[in-house]
Amino acid sequence: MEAVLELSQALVEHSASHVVVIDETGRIRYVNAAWIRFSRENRGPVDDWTNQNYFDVCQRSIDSGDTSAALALHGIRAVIEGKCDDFTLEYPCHSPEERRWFLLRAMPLPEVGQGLVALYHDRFMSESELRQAKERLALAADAGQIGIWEYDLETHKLNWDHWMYRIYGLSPGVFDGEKALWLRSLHEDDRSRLETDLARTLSTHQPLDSEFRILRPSGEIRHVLIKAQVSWDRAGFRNHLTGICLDITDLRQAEAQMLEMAFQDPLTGLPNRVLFMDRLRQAIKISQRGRSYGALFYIDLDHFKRVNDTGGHSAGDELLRVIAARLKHDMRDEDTLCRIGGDEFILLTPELSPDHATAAKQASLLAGKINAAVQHPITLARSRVKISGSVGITLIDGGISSAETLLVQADLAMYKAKGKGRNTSHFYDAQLQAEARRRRTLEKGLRAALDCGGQLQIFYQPQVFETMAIVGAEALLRWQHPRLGSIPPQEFIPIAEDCGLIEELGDWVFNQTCAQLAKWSSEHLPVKISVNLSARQFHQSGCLAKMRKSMKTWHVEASSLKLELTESVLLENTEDTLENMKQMQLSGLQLVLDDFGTGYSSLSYLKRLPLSTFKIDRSFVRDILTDANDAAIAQTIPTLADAMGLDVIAEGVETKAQMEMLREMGCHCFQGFLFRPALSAEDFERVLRDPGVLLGEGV
Ligand SMILES: Nc1nc2c(ncn2[C@@H]2O[C@@H]3COP(=O)(O)O[C@H]4[C@@H](O)[C@H](n5cnc6c(=O)[nH]c(N)nc65)O[C@@H]4COP(=O)(O)O[C@H]3[C@H]2O)c(=O)[nH]1
Repeated sequence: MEAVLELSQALVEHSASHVVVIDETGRIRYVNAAWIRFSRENRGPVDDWTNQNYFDVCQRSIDSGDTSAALALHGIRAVIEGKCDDFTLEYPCHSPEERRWFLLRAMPLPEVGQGLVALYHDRFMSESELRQAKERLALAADAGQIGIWEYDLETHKLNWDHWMYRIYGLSPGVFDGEKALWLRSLHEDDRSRLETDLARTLSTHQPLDSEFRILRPSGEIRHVLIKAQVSWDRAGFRNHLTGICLDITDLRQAEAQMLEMAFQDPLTGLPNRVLFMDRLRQAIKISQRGRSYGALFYIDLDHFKRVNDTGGHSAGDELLRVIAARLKHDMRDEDTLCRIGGDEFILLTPELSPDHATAAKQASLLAGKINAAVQHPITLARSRVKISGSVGITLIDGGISSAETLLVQADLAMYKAKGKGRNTSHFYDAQLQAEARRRRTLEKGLRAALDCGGQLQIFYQPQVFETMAIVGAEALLRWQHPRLGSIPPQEFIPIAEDCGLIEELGDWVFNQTCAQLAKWSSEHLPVKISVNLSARQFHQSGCLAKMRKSMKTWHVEASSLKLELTESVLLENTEDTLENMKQMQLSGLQLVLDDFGTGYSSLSYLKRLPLSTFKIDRSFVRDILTDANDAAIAQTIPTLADAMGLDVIAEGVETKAQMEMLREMGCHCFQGFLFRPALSAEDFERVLRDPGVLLGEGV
């Protein structure tokens, strides 16, 4: 108890309030430190306050004309006489420098002593301080364009400052503070929400924080934010709702713009991947509820790179915009189209038939429409182009709940469509997943094969003249996978191209071939070897430099090597390609156009290429005896080669009859199973050492 008393004494002593305790005669019994400090500053030093009488102090002030002192004296006496429980008074106590206000509270202290009364004097803000604070507030509100308002809970009238009028686009003459008029200026969709917010604040006295739209008299819509709280009078009755109002239209517009940008492809204006995936997830939910099937289409433009290469990126962009517009034109409102990557689009049609077969038919029809829309010629600023698309389709049946998985399925199906020869569509099936798994295994295996050696080997397929003399061989890569066995190059070369391993693989083949040539040369077995060069390898920077390095390392003459290029290599970056080929030719390497007749190179372009040989593709040779078209094409190649001063060789020759026919057409060099398949280096070496075996067997 004593400790508590000591604590309360200490608190009073060090309080910022000026405290005086008097008895019923007005004699001062106690003053705290704040009172002594204050009276010293204002009344000069008084040695012993406890010998003073507070009533006398008041009387002296009354005598000098201080009316508040009279009120104070009256009130304090009333408390001492028990006429009231306590007494408060606001009174001025002005110094020459400033005007100050104090609050006097007189309270009896029966628990301390009979007739004792405590007088607390607390300072208010000075008027100049008050004015300054008001000015500061007004300045800050002005700078922040903050409207300040007050709603009188008794009269239901609003009191606005000038910023409120500006925000609402009204003038004081038009708006007189009527609540009904104010409510009418709110956007009708937001009105009831705001009224609910207001009612909640008035019933709970929680601060109001509400955002809504207003309609200016000009018809302009603005977004505003209001914050307010209930204020109370001295008697404890709430009297006002006082708050601020901010025009946040610019902020909301910027946010909307950012949101749009975040969900939109800037080139085509289509939704981007983020938005698309969201819609796809919704479509999955719909099909999970068993309502209907949906379909996802993955559309990849075929050879789009050529448009960029020949017409520049602006032509590519223009084409993408046209394709986007065309695809969009054929869509229903509930469909979503998105550009997911450079030349890749995805289309979602969420509500097809609830019957699987019908939904598949609908999706197939739609894919046909997509192919047709893409295929239609496009007029660009400087050219007219024709492009096609490969479309992968997967049905959304609710069984798969991951949007990402569905996207992978459609992507796999799209790759299949490309493999089928492009400009077509393909449905996803489980087999594709197995193929994709195998692809991944092979990709991993190929990396390992390149790293550890032993699995890759080069075979050589003899190339013969009509006299059966061996004129060379084609180097063909073989891969013995440790678990999966022999993997055909048609399977692993495209994988190597896709995963970026082809360059390393090609460099390895070229270097190994040089090593083999060096060995045969040292054993006096001269031969010319053709090495296949994939498009990616051909276009990689430093390709020729690496080949030169290998030739130098193994002391191999460039004249003992030929490079086989496919027409597809030549169609990309035509000017760079030409320059590349010229450099290769200058190095002494001969260039062979492989698979001739399968591409679309124009004759005028072919004429410019530094080629040494045309190779007739085995697809023409296969049916040369039965298909008049193939025979006609095959026939033109030796004629063309002759006119251009080039050599010609036919590949895939399997029968004597084919060879005879080719010979009649003017082709005198052959490669094919009729002579030998691709042989291991040792077997080919045996053939080289004893060419008679070719004559002896088969031919
Ligand atoms: N049906 C039939 N086929 C015959 C006949 N004669 C030869 N062939 C096959 O035809 C392909 C000729 O090679 P290609 O057109 O350059 O086609 C090659 C080539 O494009 C690619 N390839 C093979 N090795 C390499 C390489 O080291 N680098 C690159 N970039 N591609 C390679 O893989 C393709 C396939 O190679 P292979 O499976 O070895 O298949 C070889 C060969 O075995 C025949 O009489 N009948």
